[in-house]
Amino acid sequence: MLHLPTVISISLLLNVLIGGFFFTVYKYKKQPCYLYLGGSCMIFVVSQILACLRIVLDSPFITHYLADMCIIISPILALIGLQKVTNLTRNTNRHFLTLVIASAIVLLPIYAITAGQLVTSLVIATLFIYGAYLVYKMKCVAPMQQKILSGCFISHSLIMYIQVFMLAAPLVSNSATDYSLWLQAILVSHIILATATALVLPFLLFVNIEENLQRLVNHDVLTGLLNRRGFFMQGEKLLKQGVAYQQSFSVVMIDIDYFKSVNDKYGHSTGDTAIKWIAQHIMAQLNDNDIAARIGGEEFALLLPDQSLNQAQVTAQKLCDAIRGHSLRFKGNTINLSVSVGISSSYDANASIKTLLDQADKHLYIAKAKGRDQVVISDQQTDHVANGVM
Ligand SMILES: Nc1nc2c(ncn2[C@@H]2O[C@H](COP(=O)(O)OP(=O)(O)OP(=O)(O)O)[C@@H](O)[C@H]2O)c(=O)[nH]1
Repeated sequence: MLHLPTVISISLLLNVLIGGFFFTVYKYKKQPCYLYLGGSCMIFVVSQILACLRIVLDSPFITHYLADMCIIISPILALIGLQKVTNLTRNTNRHFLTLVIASAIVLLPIYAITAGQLVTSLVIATLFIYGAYLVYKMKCVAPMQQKILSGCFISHSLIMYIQVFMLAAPLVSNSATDYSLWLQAILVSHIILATATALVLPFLLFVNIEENLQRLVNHDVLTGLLNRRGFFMQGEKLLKQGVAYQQSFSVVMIDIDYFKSVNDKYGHSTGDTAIKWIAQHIMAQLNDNDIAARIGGEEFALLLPDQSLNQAQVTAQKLCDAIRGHSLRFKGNTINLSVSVGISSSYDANASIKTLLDQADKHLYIAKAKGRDQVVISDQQTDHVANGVM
């Protein structure tokens, strides 16, 4: 059996450090989730200290009632923090407050007897199940840590339900089984699991924040497609893989025709909607491995791995036809749009995204000059032989 005072001391120290860390992050980021998570750690520390005072203080109101209330409030604060992180908009704060008040009232007459501990265990076991659900709902890039955290919540909940059973057994039957050793083991597990949860949580949060930042840096906010930077990053990666498998590659550049007049006639917000509408049409034409980006105001680029120039031309033509064949209906207006497309293709190991994009842009320029709403795949048929790009 682990030495209880040592377990408690380590747990107190770790929770103070993690709580302090969350408070410091809150000071700089001003996001309430950190305040709740830090508060949860600190309240857990207070609950442990109050419970430990039982050895020296004969005041069950402080050492049992207040300790139990802190044990209930600590996971509630963690869950509110988690809800804010997972952006679950459901307003459960009122339910949590009701739970705290109900627990405070129910515990008042029974805190000094076993029933008080039983009620406390029952409440936090149920809260941990909700915690496991929140972690499961989290969109997370660290699946192993996510599983560990759910595991902590689920095992914590199970242990608390076992405790409920052991505490209830002597009350409802005449069984004389002595569970005191088991209950001590449960107490140790409770402290270890609460501390493990507090340790894994910051890691999970910061990996997610890092991922979200990466997403913001590489994606266009309006359409959700990659931005120019993201296109170059993912494009170069795909290009290298394709070269290894001797695939051909096509790069497609798309520009909305006469877009300035859409803005001028219908306003900028309608223009934004038109850009999103075009992005949806583009997405509808893509295969799993293709990538699409908004690389300029009304300019898009696609990278079609394993598509020859002619295959890419068919894809692009379908896109042109789809856009021409539908109308955007927005704020009572019916807007007809079209796009011009330039394509380049490569089978050359030395080709880069930039070379392909420049070539596609040249073809796009020709498509515009030839009257728009069309696909152009080459300028002079001879220019591809020299550099492997056409
Ligand atoms: N609504 C909106 N407009 C944008 C955005 N980015 C760029 N634009 C507008 O897109 C228009 C691009 O116009 P131009 O480059 O002159 O080209 P165009 O009118 O589309 O004509 P062609 O390309 O020659 O067919 C400009 O009026 C920009 O203000 C955006 O994010 N939202």
